Amino acid sequence: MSGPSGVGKGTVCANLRHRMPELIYSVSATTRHPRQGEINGINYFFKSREQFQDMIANDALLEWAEYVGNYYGTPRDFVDRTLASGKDIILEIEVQGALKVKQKFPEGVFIFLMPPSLEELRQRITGRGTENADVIDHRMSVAVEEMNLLRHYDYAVVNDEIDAACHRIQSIITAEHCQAKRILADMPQLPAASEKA
Ligand SMILES: Nc1nc2c(ncn2[C@@H]2O[C@H](COP(=O)(O)OP(=O)(O)O)[C@@H](O)[C@H]2O)c(=O)[nH]1
Ligand SMILES: Nc1ncnc2c1ncn2[C@@H]1O[C@H](COP(=O)(O)OP(=O)(O)O)[C@@H](O)[C@H]1O
Repeated sequence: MSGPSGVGKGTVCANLRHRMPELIYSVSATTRHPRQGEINGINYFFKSREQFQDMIANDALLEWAEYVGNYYGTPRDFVDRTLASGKDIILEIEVQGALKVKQKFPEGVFIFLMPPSLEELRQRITGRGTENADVIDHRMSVAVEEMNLLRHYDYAVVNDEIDAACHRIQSIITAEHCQAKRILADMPQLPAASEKA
């Protein structure tokens, strides 16, 4: 899942945790400083630039990107282990990273969370009170670039109202699980049997 800063990704994911407790969430590494209330290992793994560069050098990241002056990346091991256990994992990452994940996992489901308007987006980032005015301006200009990449995503969900947006995402995930090709992929014998019939 991607979406501009302040659109409500964190809020939506927190709500989805209650609706779909079976989903697993990837915890990213970042060089950004923790916001008030953020906990290392829960919200992010907070790293120095040197530590982050070591993770890159050790190929410990599935993808990484620089966003508004900081590095963000997805630890590879946790994603691999979760997928190997047959569970679904949500990555809440920005667009450059999502495009890299799409190259590696084209079967992934790519959802872009949209704001109802740019004015509302600015109000949400400002209202959150976690970034200064310069950073908000920078994030708003990146937001427009991010929305220009919407065509690479499978779904666009407008976060007008939290419950409605979460319901749409839940419907997308449920529908994806019901895709015949996914069900057939888990039943390798079935296509051959039906072809003979
Ligand atoms: N590529 C990439 N982006 C990430 C990762 N983790 C978080 N991000 C993105 O980095 C951007 C900034 O995140 P953050 O500083 O927490 O700000 P927020 O989106 O306003 O809460 C957001 O678009 C996140 O989705 C990651 O592991 N990889
Ligand atoms: N649907 C919504 N309507 C109104 N405010 C929202 C909505 N979704 C999120 N918010 C608020 O917008 C701000 C940014 O949300 P947040 O989840 O931190 O965004 P993100 O993780 O995308 O940066 C928060 O103050 C949050 O309470």
